[in-house]
Amino acid sequence: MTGTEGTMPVLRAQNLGIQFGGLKAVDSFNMEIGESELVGLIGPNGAGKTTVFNLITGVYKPTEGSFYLNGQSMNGKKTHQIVEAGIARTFQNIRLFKKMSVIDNVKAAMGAKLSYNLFHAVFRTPSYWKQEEELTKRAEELLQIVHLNGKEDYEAGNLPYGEQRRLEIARALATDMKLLLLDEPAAGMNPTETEELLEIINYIRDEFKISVLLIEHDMSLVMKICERISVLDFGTTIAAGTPEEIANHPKVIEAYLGKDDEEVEEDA
Ligand SMILES: Nc1ncnc2c1ncn2[C@@H]1O[C@H](COP(=O)(O)OP(=O)(O)OP(=O)(O)O)[C@@H](O)[C@H]1O
Repeated sequence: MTGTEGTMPVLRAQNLGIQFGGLKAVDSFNMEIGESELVGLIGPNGAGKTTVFNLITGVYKPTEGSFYLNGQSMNGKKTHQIVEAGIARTFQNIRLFKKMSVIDNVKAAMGAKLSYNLFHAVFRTPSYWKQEEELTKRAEELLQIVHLNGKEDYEAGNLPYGEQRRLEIARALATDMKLLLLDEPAAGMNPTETEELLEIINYIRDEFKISVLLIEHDMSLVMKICERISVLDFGTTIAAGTPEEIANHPKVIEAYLGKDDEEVEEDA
C-alpha cells in the first residue's frame, strides 16, 4: 500500500542509499507520500532515520537511488534549492537564532522570499516598509498557529523547550513547503505538550495541505497520528504499513524488544 495510487506523490524516494566507509547507513530506501499524508519513520537508535532526512534535504549526497518532489528530480540539488522547491525540516537538536526574538526567527526564515533589495532596506523606502508590514503580519499568523501568539518579542533561547520546538515548526511553515520533515518533535515534551503538538501537526497538515514525514520515538504518538509507518533497522526497511500492521509485525517487535533470552542464548 502506498497511499498515492493514481496521483502524483509529493515525495518519491527510489532505492535511496548511502554508505559511510564500509557501513550502509541507509540501503535501498523506498517511500511514497501523497498530498496531506502523514507518514511515520521509526526504528531503533542508529537505524538510519536522520540519515534519510539528510538525504532528502541534500545534506548528504546519495551513493545510490534518487528522489522526487512532485515528480521533479531533486538529485544533485543543494539544500537551499531543495528548501526552495518545498521541503522543510526541523532538527533533533533545536536550531534557532537563540538571541533573536521569536518573531524575528520566523521572519528570518521568510527572508528568501523578499523582493526588496539592499537599496530599499538601507534607505527604508516605502517598498521596504510595505513588505516589512506584510512579513510581520504573516509571521504573527504563523505564531498563532503554533500557539506562540503573545510571545512574539521573547528571546527565542528563553522559551521553554516545548515552545522552542513549536517555533521551529513555525519557521518551517514560513518557507511555504509542500513536505515537512519533523525529526523527533516530541522529544523532551511532557504528555500535555505532546498532545498540543499533535493537535498542531494535524491542524497544519489539514490547513496547508502539506505532507509530513515524522521521525519519532514516542510510539503512542506515531500510532495515533500516522496513516502509514515505515520501520528502519540497520539501514534497511524491515516493515511498512498501517499503524496496526506495524504494531503486530514480528520483525518490528524483534527490532524493538530484541530476541528473547532463550534465542539469544542459542545464538551465543
Ligand atoms: N556523517 C556520518 N559519517 C559516518 N557515519 C554516519 C554519519 N551519519 C550517520 N552515520 C551512521 O549511520 C547510522 C545511522 O545513523 P542515524 O543518525 O541516521 O540513525 P537514527 O536512526 O537517526 O538514530 P537515532 O534514533 O539515534 O537518532 C549510524 O550507524 C551512524 O553512526
